[in-house]
Amino acid sequence: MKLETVLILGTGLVGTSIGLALRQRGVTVLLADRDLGAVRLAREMGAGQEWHSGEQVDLAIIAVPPDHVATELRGLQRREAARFYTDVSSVKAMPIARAVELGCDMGAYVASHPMAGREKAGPGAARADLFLGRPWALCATEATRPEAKRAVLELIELCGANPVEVSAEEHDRAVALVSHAPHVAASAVAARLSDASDVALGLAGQGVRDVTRIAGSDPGLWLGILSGNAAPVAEVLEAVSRDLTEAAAALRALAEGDRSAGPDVTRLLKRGVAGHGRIPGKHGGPAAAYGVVQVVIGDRPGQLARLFQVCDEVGVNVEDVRLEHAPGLPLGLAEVSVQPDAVAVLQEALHERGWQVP
Ligand SMILES: NC(=O)c1ccc[n+]([C@@H]2O[C@H](COP(=O)([O-])OP(=O)(O)OC[C@H]3O[C@@H](n4cnc5c(N)ncnc54)[C@H](O)[C@@H]3O)[C@@H](O)[C@H]2O)c1
Ligand SMILES: O=C(O)C(=O)C[C@]1(C(=O)O)C=C[C@@H](O)C=C1
Repeated sequence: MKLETVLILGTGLVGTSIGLALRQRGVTVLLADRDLGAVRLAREMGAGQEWHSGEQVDLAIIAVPPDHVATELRGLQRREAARFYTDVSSVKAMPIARAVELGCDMGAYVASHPMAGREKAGPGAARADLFLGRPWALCATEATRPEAKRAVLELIELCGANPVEVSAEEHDRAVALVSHAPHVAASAVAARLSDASDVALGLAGQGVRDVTRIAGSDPGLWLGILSGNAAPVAEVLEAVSRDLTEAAAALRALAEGDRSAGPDVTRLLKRGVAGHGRIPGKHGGPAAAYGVVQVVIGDRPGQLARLFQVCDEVGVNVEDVRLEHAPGLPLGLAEVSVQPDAVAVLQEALHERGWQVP
């Protein structure tokens, strides 16, 4: 089948990103959310048009927190909103089991999960290229009709992602290891910073930013994700905490002059190198469809506005901007994401105008 119309229920980060990606491929996208402001913003960003109950689509994509997936699926199916249905929630066995309990049509529904996201919520954080080159899990069951699976495979292809067919249970065990437990570990590290001194924060470099980025995510959404996959996540965290306890004991022994504890620490670090080396593909960051221009900016009012003015003068669209600057220091670094062919144009324009472009 050819996907011509989709409904996205839940126009937050993921729903709106899907809408933007599908609009670029010419699909008609209808949008709904219980928060009308979220629908308006998604529409203004170009992710689609408001859905009016009664309009039927080829595929409905449920992009709401995991706890709400099954009830929303039942609601949409009762209204015959679509021929086929999927969801994108970060856990899979729980929504599938609830959907069965609620008597949903399981032949028309295939649970799925794009392995791409951001630490920011809401439509304003959406990006059309979020899913490019990323894995997208697809959890068909015995009840799934082949046409439903084909429709979801087409969605994944249109978003530029790579389908990974897996059972819901295996998916949940896998993401406990590669997503959910790492999230809690990041939160635990970041939580230590909540009462850190200004001196410590002033010395924060890229290492702590890399390790804690995802700790900035919405706690409400993540409580839903973690509780929906609690046992597998607890198992991974117990293993991580055994490693941490052993590392702390070894370091305590080293601090007390017992040099024989060094190899215990080395063993953990080497296992870390081995584990990190097994992660396939790109490490970290969203799919890089954009180029990044780095520019040094003074910590003075108006600097960013001046930087954007240069972009405007040379007709370069700013896709994203990230600021790195330590409190109290007079300089910072702005990372401006632009289309790849605009990188050289912007670098040259900035250079000519006396900006420091490393
Ligand atoms: N954030 C990520 O990195 C990420 C990545 C992949 C998958 N997911 C999954 O995608 C889903 C959406 O996450 P998000 O990051 O887009 O969250 P978000 O908070 O940005 O958006 C969620 C949206 O759902 C709406 N909503 C909540 N309950 C609703 C309901 N019952 N009916 C209609 N709308 C409802 C909210 O108003 C909000 O606009 C979640 O299931 C999450 O597990 C998230
Ligand atoms: O990169 C991020 O910010 C994410 O939150 C992405 C991430 C992940 O752990 O990879 C988080 C949860 C989602 O279910 C899928 C992807």
